[in-house]
Amino acid sequence: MLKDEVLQLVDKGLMLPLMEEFYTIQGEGYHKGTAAYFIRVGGCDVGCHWCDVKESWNAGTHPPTSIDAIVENAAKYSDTIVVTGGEPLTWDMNPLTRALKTKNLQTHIETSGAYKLTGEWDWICLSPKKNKLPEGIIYKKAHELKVIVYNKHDFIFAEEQAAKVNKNCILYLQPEWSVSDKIVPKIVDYVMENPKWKVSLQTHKYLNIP
Ligand SMILES: C[S@@+](CC[C@H](N)C(=O)[O-])C[C@H]1O[C@@H](n2cnc3c(N)ncnc32)[C@H](O)[C@@H]1O
Ligand SMILES: Nc1nc2[nH]cc(C(=O)O)c2c(=O)[nH]1
Ligand code: SF4
Ligand SMILES: [Mg+2]
Repeated sequence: MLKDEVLQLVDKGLMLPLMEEFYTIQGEGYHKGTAAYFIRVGGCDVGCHWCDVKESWNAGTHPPTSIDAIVENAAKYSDTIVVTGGEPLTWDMNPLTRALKTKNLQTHIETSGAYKLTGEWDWICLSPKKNKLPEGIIYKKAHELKVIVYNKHDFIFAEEQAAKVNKNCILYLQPEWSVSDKIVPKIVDYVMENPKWKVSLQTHKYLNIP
């Protein structure tokens, strides 16, 4: 296919820069412990300094892949599909989720909410970032809010974000991995004092799975 043609298809969300896909156990948040197929889409310019998948940022390093091929493959592994990245909302997620829904698959997204919400989602995990705050409707639609705690100020940020989500949204504090030893005791104290919050750990990293 010609380069321009590919770019147009990516622009329409009919092709996506696919970094990796894998069948694993959802490690984080409400669905932790549940088997799911992960689709990791490249491209993110939010720039979290502690991001654990910086290799995903440059969309140009990941092959544009047709969503039909992605969906055909995903359906073989699981009925729960987690779309992550990179920042999946960099792209139009409507075609991908429509195709997943045609196969009766459950669609979950991991997103910072930094860009316009597209796609049809059964579960939205919103993990807002200070450097590019979510806008608009996603606060009303999120099923879980997962704030990464790197330092003490992140508790204040977490409360600001919790004030914006819908009343059914489940609230999680997740330690930033590299400072876990130091920050976990602070999160534990905070959750005991503010029990509307729950702890989320990156359990896949303890299980040594993707
Ligand atoms: C890599 S991001 C991709 C999806 C989207 N860009 C986002 O940030 O929500 C997937 C999840 O991992 C979290 N995460 C990334 N780096 C982390 C780290 N070093 N420690 C803990 N959680 C991290 C993000 O906040 C997000 O909830
Ligand atoms: N097992 C597993 N669970 C996850 N939950 C969210 C992840 C992500 O990177 O979006 C992730 C991941 O990379 N692996
Ligand atoms: S928004 Fe997500 S993918 Fe992008 S830098 Fe932050 S954690 Fe990494
Ligand atoms: Mg991850």
